[in-house]
Amino acid sequence: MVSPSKGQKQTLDLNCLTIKELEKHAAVMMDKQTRDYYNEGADSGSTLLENIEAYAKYRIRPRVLRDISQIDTSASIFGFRNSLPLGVAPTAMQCLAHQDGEIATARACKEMRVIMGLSSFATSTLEAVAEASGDIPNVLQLYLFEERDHSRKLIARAKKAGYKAVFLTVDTPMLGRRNLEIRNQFKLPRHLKIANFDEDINSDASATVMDGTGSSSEPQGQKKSEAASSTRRQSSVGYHDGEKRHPPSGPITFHTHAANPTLSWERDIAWLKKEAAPMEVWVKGIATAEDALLAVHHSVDGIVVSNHGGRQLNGALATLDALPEVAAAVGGKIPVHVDGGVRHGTDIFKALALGADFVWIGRPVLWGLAYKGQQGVELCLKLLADEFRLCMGLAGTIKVEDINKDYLVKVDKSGFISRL
Ligand SMILES: Cc1cc2nc3c(=O)[nH]c(=O)nc-3n(C[C@H](O)[C@H](O)[C@H](O)COP(=O)(O)O)c2cc1C
Ligand SMILES: CCCCC(=O)C(=O)O
Repeated sequence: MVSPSKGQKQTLDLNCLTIKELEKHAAVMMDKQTRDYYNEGADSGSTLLENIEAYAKYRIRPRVLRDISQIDTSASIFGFRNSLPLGVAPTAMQCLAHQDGEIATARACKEMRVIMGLSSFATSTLEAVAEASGDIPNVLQLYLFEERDHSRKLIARAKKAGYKAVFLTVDTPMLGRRNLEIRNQFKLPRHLKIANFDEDINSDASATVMDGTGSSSEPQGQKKSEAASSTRRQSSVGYHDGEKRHPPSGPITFHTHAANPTLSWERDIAWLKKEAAPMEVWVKGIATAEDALLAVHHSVDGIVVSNHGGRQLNGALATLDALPEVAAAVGGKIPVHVDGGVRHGTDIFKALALGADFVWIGRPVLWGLAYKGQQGVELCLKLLADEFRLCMGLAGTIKVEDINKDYLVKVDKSGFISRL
């Protein structure tokens, strides 16, 4: 039995000893619309699957007789000693999973000493999340809107609430095609709200239903000026069906506003750096060495190698496969993080060995939330923390900084093993 790490009060749940089991428990707790929205990837879902399977291509070379009695799993981020090199990735609309939503996640993160990313499309306000996080530094994920005023206000509020960084999501210039979401006509229930936009803008968010053709149903009582501004937008960023462009309608919803096809390195990164200072500006959704070099060139503070959990470009490289070229290109100039497919403590170890400084998890936290709210998120984090600690010890490492590629081999399809 793994002994609990210092300061972690969670005890084991004998019905749920792995993230796989957590996924199964969560599946029966969620309604179909939520389960499909959370779990699916874009198109056939092959990138989502490959994100997970990529970890199995690597095996660990354990070292022995090294006195591993004092293992330190912690990692530094924004000057904070995080209990392990892992954070909770921003995921939208957590109140779909549990009534306490992002607040429950924040409380669990505080308990487990783990940093949290908050989605632009959260169902709790960023101020309430900051308060629930206590001394844990938080990150606000940004979808930078074409109407800069909305983004400007959000950034100002994050600064005031003490957020340490903004993560600009750069893999969403258009929305990926999630077929179950379209088929289910995904709709935020009326009792929930996209919480971080002005009341008047937000008031009809719950009424938007996607019809899978890029248009959405007309919310009642919509203001004319908003309709005009979003008409321009949605004509280019809804779900796409070939060449057809559809007139948009409605207030700020993730279907209408997450995607921004106009974003560019030259104009937007400089704007954001100026606007967000003194918060750090990171880019989330880098998948190539070329873009990693551009990120360094444009003086961003950090990179998250991500394909949005396989929800955007299906057919894109698994993030673990993209990581080595990004880490090599960056060469330690700025931190390189990775997300996508992390489901076990050994996955954290492998990602670090391949050059990541830190990993983030998306769906496992949503499953924890659906299973048992705050307690379920704590359980999720505890399982990964215990597995990671055990992996470090059995591999012969006591410090996160010591994990490197010498601890891994790669196994190809024919079973051929190569050193890295
Ligand atoms: C239901 C769901 C909602 C998400 N919402 C956002 C979001 O609002 N902003 C964002 O940048 N990424 C979002 N993501 C992507 C995650 O931040 C992260 O990149 C991804 O979940 C990592 O993959 P994993 O789920 O395999 O751990 C979302 C992912 C899921 C599953
Ligand atoms: C891109 C739309 C906003 C929510 C999100 O990021 C997701 O569902 O993956």
